[in-house]
Amino acid sequence: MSDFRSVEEQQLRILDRITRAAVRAVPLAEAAGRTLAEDAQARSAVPPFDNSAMDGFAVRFEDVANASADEPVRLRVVADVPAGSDLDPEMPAGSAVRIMTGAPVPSAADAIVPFEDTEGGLADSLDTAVVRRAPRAAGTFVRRAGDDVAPGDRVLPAGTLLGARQLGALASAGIAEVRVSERPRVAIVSTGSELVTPGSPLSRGRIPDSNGILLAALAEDAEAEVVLRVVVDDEGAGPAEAVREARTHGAEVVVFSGGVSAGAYEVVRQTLAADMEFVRIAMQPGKPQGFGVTEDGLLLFGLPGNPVSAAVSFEVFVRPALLAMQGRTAVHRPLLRLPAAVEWGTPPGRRQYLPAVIDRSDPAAPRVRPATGGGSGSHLAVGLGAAEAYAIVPAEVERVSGGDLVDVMEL
Ligand SMILES: Nc1nc2c(c(=O)[nH]1)N[C@H]1C(S)=C(S)[C@@H](COP(=O)(O)OP(=O)(O)OC[C@H]3O[C@@H](n4cnc5c(N)ncnc54)[C@H](O)[C@@H]3O)O[C@H]1N2
Ligand code: MOO
Repeated sequence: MSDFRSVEEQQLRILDRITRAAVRAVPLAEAAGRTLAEDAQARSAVPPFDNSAMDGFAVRFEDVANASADEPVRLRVVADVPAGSDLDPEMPAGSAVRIMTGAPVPSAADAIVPFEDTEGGLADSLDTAVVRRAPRAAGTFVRRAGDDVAPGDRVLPAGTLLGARQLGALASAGIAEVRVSERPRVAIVSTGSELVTPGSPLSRGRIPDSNGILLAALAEDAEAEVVLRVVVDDEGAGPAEAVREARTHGAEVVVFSGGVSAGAYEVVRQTLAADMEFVRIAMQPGKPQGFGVTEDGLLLFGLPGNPVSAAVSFEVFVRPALLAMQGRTAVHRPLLRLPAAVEWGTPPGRRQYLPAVIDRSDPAAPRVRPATGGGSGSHLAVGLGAAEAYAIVPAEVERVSGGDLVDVMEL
């Protein structure tokens, strides 16, 4: 197996050649799915001011420290502070301020008594408050300014993928605009004289171009922008023409599928040898791989044509490159380690990436099993649709037995 290159070595060679995408400022509303290019610092504290966690009364703790159902404490209500108010009323001894959740706590108050702990509750709240239960301590139900972050604190580090929770965090810290990496522009090129548009009638020898759809969707999942999707046949200068067309669409990456192995019509291998290296990787599926960079910096990936091979190869080589271009901190998916639910065979001498499902029937003991009865056949394009993970089995393992612990990459 000495002429097989390891997955890790190929990944390193690829990551070594990527360049970082340009950075630009976008409003938060356009930042979903983008990668933060610089640390984001809070512009305002969260919360920005001391505020009430409950609807009720702001009080001076010492006034009500001994309140109980048997000996309730009567307070005079001197003001009403709804959320959004900028009032900061004076509070003489024995007074209370009616206050709503999120409203600023008067400077003179140091605890909140919820309506539920008073006799009259909300119904009788603008005149007197009769406190029947003392707050536990000074500070009860007061949410302090800066509890979450202070101005200037780092909200999120560079390299973070901005999803809903991250965008909410940025907005709450007073940030309106973030500097993010541009999406890498990708061209998807299917090669094969057998390919027809999905849904077209299939004459003998013809199959639908499923890789075009698959790889474009995977690229979009990796937050890339697909600028071109074409099919070229197995003879002639189609791949080189596709590279030229990709350039005119501003592509930075071209992903080919098919035409990279050992046959008579390996059109990618035969026509792009000057710009790409073709190697065999110790993995299954995904053994034949092509990769290179043109003189003008276009990244060219030559993935094998079998649909499962193309999907796995994208996951292992293309996705990390697209994420690295965006400056993403985590370019490899995290792995779980789960027991196998059944036994299955693995190819000798190559690391297996098996389309798999996670059996969660016992939530305390999830297990991994093959997604299809056909195991890791690289042509099982429909079985791939059932997969939610790849089970990754080391090259030296020849058979996985039920109960063996297996690395699992959730997709
Ligand atoms: N003599 C050898 N033959 C093969 C070897 C080898 O080492 N020696 N490797 C095998 C392995 S492993 C793989 S994987 C494939 C890779 O082949 P290619 O990348 O050259 O791809 P093609 O031959 O063009 O196609 C393979 C297979 O995939 C289907 N295909 C291609 N494009 C699409 C598409 N866009 N959508 C759906 N399906 C597609 C194609 O029809 C073939 O069935 O080579 C083995 N052979
Ligand atoms: O490596 Mo091929 O990708 O086995 O099917």
